[in-house]
Amino acid sequence: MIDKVAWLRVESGRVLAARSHGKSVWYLPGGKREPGESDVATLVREVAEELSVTIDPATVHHFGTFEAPAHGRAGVVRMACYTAEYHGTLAASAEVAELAWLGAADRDRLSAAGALVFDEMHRRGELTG
Ligand SMILES: Nc1nc2c([nH]c(=O)n2[C@H]2C[C@H](O)[C@@H](COP(=O)(O)OP(=O)(O)OP(=O)(O)O)O2)c(=O)[nH]1
Repeated sequence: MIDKVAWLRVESGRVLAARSHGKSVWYLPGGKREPGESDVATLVREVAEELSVTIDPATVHHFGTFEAPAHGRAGVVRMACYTAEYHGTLAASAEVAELAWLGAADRDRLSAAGALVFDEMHRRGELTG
């Protein structure tokens, strides 16, 4: 089981997604927990590394935890997804090729885990386009 924490950032009904160099699938920003690291600490660290912004830890809320086949490797990814406010200006760091705001129609461009998150958001009526 790959243990990941992801940031679910929704603005105007669209979700912030990232794409890695050389890949066509879109991910929710986030990454793997380090030994003993809390979800919030993982989220703050990974989002700073990938998107160059600072998550406000006081605003972190659990949206849901989703399990799906991991993209591009054997095994299952368990992704704990959190909403949170941030400060700074969103910018892809060197490890990210591209950022985009994706809507409902983009569901199948996401990893399997990301698509499950989109389905849940759609169910809650929080996704447009
Ligand atoms: N962040 C993120 N990872 C995802 C998503 N969907 C999905 O299958 N994964 C999978 C892809 C990989 O099979 C697995 C591990 O990611 P990775 O290969 O990028 O991990 P990494 O070693 O680079 O470490 P890290 O930067 O994520 O901490 O997580 C998603 O929506 N967001």
